[in-house]
Amino acid sequence: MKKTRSKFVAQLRDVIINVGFLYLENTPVDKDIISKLKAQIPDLFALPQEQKDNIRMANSPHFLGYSKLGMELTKGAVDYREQFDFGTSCISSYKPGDPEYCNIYGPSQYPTDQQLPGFRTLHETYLTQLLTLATDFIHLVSEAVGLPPDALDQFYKSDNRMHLTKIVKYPVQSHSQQGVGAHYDGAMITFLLQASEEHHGLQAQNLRGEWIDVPPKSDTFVVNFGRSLEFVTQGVVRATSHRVLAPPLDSKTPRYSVPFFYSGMDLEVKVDESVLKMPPEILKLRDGRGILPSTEAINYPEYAHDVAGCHPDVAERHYPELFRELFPNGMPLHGVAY
Ligand SMILES: O=C(O)CCC(=O)C(=O)O
Ligand SMILES: [Fe+2]
Repeated sequence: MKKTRSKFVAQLRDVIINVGFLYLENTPVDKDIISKLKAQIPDLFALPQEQKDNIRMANSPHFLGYSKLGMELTKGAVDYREQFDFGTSCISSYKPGDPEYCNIYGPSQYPTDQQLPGFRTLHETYLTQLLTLATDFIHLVSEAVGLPPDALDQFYKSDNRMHLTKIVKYPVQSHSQQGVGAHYDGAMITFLLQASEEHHGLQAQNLRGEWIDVPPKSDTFVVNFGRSLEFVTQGVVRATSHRVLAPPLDSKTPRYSVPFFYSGMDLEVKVDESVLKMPPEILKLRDGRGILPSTEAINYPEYAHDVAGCHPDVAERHYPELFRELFPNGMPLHGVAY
């Protein structure tokens, strides 16, 4: 067991230093839960529009809920995807007078059990298992970059935190090739379930800047590294630039995916002030790569600005000052009246 672990950690170090993303297989996540979730996703999107609108993201100061097609921007261009954002189970600790960022964690909006029997319980079970996977995996990442296994736990201490997940549908459409544009995830790490086996479309940039197809492989997660991890490890771990191409016009089905973002850091953590002391031999490996080519992903603004900029309708309703700062000319066209 010890030998397997150290072999795995060595492989992980090689991936971090030389590649930039990976597939993870043989995880303890229950395969039966994954199959049931995959089977129910089309029913989630097939709910009557009115039921989806009842839980729309604009209701939620926590940026959780349903977004219809074309409501989200990456790099200023519209992403052609429909999605539900859910958090791990959480209550809001925000009180009037607290800084606005304290309102970012809170309860999710789910369809009722009459509307979609069993879905909420199934999805929450899935999230609990993903959280365990992510927590264990982040310890291995720490070891891989020469830190004690618990080095990153200092960012995840408080009881009331929320990790984010999405369930996404990329419909077949002819407007644009952009499913979601090139971007980094802001969190530490992302575990992506590609929920329709037949669909290619996910691509990631390796550390040489080449776009690599990342097709679905059964019983695996794609692991992307996030911008926060890049900051705190002094760039030893490079955030993974990735994008999704919309399903081609001759596809018979949409593409579905379920990213789980290990995003729930303590609210008072300031990532750019939380740089970790990295071992010299690891910094040497980082520097040995030379200057990495820049990626096509958008630059990383402060996290709250990031989500508010992606979801102007939520910002306008719940964060009016931030909205005026981000959109001085008012609501961008795609985000109107929803
Ligand atoms: O749908 C996918 O495969 C990737 C989604 C993604 O990158 C994101 O939502 O951040
Ligand atoms: Fe992403």
